[in-house]
Amino acid sequence: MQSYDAALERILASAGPLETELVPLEHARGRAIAEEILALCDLPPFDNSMVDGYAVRAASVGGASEELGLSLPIMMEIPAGSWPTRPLQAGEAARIFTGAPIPEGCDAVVMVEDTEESEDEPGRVTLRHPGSGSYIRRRGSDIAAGSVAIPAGLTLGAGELGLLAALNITDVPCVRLPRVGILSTGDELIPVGQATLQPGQIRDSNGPALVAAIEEAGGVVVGRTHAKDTPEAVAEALAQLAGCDVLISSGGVSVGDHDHVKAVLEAQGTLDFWRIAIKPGKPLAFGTLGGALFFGLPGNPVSSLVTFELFVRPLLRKLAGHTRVLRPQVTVTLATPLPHAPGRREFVRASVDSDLHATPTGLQGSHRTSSMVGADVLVIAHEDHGDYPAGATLPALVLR
Ligand SMILES: Nc1nc2c(c(=O)[nH]1)N[C@H]1C(S)=C(S)[C@@H](COP(=O)(O)OP(=O)(O)OC[C@H]3O[C@@H](n4cnc5c(N)ncnc54)[C@H](O)[C@@H]3O)O[C@H]1N2
Ligand code: MOO
Repeated sequence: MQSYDAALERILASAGPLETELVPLEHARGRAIAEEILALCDLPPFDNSMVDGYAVRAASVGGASEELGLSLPIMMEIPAGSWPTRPLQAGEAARIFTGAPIPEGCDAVVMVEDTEESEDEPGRVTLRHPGSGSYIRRRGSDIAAGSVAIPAGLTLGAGELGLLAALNITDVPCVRLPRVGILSTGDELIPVGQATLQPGQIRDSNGPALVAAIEEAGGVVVGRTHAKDTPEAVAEALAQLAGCDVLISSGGVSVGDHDHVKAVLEAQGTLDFWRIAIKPGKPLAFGTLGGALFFGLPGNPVSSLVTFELFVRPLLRKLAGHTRVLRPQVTVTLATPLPHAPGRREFVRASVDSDLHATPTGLQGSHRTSSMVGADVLVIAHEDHGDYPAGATLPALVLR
């Protein structure tokens, strides 16, 4: 049986990022950038004003004070989007607006709040506080041409997309998204919305839950199917999913007479390992099948989703090129006692408040789909530890 750490390490070592493709900027949110992006131009592209006010030469207004004021002629107006028609001479002012280019010869901008225009002196401005700063944003002070704008592997969010847009990068080199196939195994399973259940039957809830989990992780579900509990049916269904980067089955991976996933994997692909010392999700099988990485997730609904979180999601993130593949880990304080039997590392579904007080989402049986509802974190109870009292501090993986 693998430890959690060893299993995760082996899974993550099994593959690297997929190929690069160009993605239109408007579709690149959430994608991982495939290569370092260098700025091809300075940002901002020209010296410009930080405020609405008056462009001056600092030396011309150096002697002005609150009491005296200094009156200068307004020689031009420079709105954003225009270009100054001429240089600014000593003893002149130009009306300027935030983002507008600084005229040649200007080395300071005085905020409009520190100036006064009088009807008695049309075309002139009195500057009262010229020493309060130059208010000039220099060309390249955001990012200089040739420097790294975005490092490879970063996940593109609004901020990164804004910078790419500022650099006029319309097609973004991103890592291709992993193509994923899902197989639900079990004679008892009926797809949601179809047929009335006969005695002994249940709905296939793992299928839709895994679709959502894969999409949230950044994978693309390209096929989903179901197989009865025979080796032939399992093999045939997996063959239908050929061409995927990752195959995920649920159920049929334990030791029952009707569990065939592991045997099919051993016969037709490779089984890297089976079983991890965790709860829920012990009987997970990992290997390869027909060029795809293969996860045989346990059938119990909680076990399949928790093992997806712990092992499949990080691999999908790695395939998709993200540098950060693991969920952030925080320390939570138990709001209630947590029963835990030593032996396996347990991942306890819990909600948290804003102070990170964690309350388990009820009984933790791996059949209890309801225990996934409202789960913000997976609290990690250590394999060498027994029950935890309320107030104990434990590590937890942040799910949302
Ligand atoms: N003798 C032993 N029995 C079991 C062991 C064991 O070590 N020795 N391990 C238990 C643990 S832990 C788990 S987890 C399960 C995993 O079993 P399988 O992966 O073989 O899953 P199934 O037996 O096919 O199903 C388990 C359970 O989950 C339900 N199920 C399956 N697929 C779905 C689905 N798509 N949607 C909703 N529910 C599903 C299925 O009906 C079963 O109730 O094995 C234990 N047994
Ligand atoms: O390890 Mo199982 O996943 O407890 O139900």
